[in-house]
Amino acid sequence: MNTPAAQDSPEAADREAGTLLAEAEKLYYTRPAQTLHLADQALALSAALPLATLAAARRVRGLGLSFLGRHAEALDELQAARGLVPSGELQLECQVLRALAIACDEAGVLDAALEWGSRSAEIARTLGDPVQLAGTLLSIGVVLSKGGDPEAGLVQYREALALYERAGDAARSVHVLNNMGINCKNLGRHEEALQHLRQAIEIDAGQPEPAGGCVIARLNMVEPLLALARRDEARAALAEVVPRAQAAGYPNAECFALVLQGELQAADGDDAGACESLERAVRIALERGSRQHVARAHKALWALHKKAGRFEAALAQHEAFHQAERAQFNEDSDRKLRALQVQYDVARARHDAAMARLESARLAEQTRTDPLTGVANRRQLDERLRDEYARAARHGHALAVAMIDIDDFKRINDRHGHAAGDAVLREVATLLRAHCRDIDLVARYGGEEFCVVFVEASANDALRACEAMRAAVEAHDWSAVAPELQRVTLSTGLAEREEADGRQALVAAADARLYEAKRSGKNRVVPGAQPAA
Ligand SMILES: Nc1nc2c(ncn2[C@@H]2O[C@H](COP(=O)(O)OP(=O)(O)OP(=O)(O)O)[C@@H](O)[C@H]2O)c(=O)[nH]1
Repeated sequence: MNTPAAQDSPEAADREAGTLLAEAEKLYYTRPAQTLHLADQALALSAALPLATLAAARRVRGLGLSFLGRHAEALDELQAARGLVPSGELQLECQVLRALAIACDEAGVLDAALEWGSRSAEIARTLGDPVQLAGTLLSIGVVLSKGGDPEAGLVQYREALALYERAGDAARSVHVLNNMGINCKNLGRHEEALQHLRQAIEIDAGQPEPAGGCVIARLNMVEPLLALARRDEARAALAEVVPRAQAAGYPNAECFALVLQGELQAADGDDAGACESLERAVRIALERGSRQHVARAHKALWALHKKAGRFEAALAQHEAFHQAERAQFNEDSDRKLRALQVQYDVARARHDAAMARLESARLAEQTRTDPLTGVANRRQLDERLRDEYARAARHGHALAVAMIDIDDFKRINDRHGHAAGDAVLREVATLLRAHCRDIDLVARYGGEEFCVVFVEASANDALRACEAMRAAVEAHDWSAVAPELQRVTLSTGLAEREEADGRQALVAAADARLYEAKRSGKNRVVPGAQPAA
């Protein structure tokens, strides 16, 4: 719906679209449906939005679709955005490529995510835009880590961190440091992991409004601390994490913290406390739909019950552990299947689009060619002649037109049959084409009449070509068309641009000379007024 501002002027619509898109961009991660709605609103503001704004709107729309889980649509939308980016708008191109990387990552198509991410990073480097580059490197790092290469992920994170630090972006620095800590933990480099996570906590604490970053950092410190046998510190970190995760509303973090707490209590010999923590973890996981750590909780509970001789409870936990593992496995395979489905959908959409393009090219061709002979039809002739005439008049170029008619064609039809007549038309069209240049146009004018437009050709050149056509048709062996058909001849009238006022007059002049050629005995070319010798 057009707002009053948008109706005022295209500039006002563009400005308003910019405001809506800036708002939409902030929400794609948390409220993708709202992002989609705002992008649609921006697109509806005016039919005359600049290309760059259209590209930006479709980019944001694609991100919204991606986080709504509509992966194939998202990738299509982002490809469309890419096609709309005006050349030279590198900043926008960089953003669209990064959005493609993010959407591919969401869809689980990690290799494509890496490809788009690298291309986006390349442009960001050319632009010398540190924040844009850092964002792209962070996305690449996440993809590499997810793809099972935490070491390569770390390389990207390090560069992103340096850029964010230089730009003074504390919130994003905390985010990168957390990711670095997790990667080091997964690589077994516990000291290094603790160093990154501590730094994240420090930066976060220095913020006017500390975010949840420290919860994640503290939580991720526990395992490295345990691995380094620093139990007291692990215990202290956990004691802080559980209430903070609860307060921040991070069920995954709370659940994981309780699992770690349970394991720690079990190792300390506090079996009752351990059971309590682990059961709480399972409850939260079930209540809040956060299943990530539930199998680990059941496993620890199973061991505790078995140790205490509560075999029935141990059996139940054992069963629950396997169920949770199966669910996780199914979820993973579902995700992989979905990624394959997305890849298939995207490939099919591309194939369909290519087929549609081919079909429309075929239809366009069909409306421009004569189906019997394959040469141009009247419509194409009219268009080409209009363009060539205007061009020749503008530049003072020569242009000639020949009207060509098959002599006594009615008799050919009558004696040899309509099919033979058709074959003669096809053969004549082929011979005409063979005796002119690619830039000239041979068209079927109607019935047994053809028209040839000789582009940038003098009257003499055109006359030579028409003579060659006439001679070729006369000398042609027609026995393959009809055994009794001995001879086919052409009558031709020729006119050049300079003697006619307008393209219709040019065709009329050639037609008048064709009539003259017929009257004066056929099988001849009647040239323009006075061709040079
Ligand atoms: N086989 C076939 N015949 C066609 C086609 N289009 C037109 N004709 C025939 O072409 C013939 C043209 O005959 P006329 O106009 O009398 O001309 P003509 O016999 O060539 O005589 P001149 O022009 O004086 O040499 C007619 O019999 C039409 O039916 C076509 O697509 N296929």
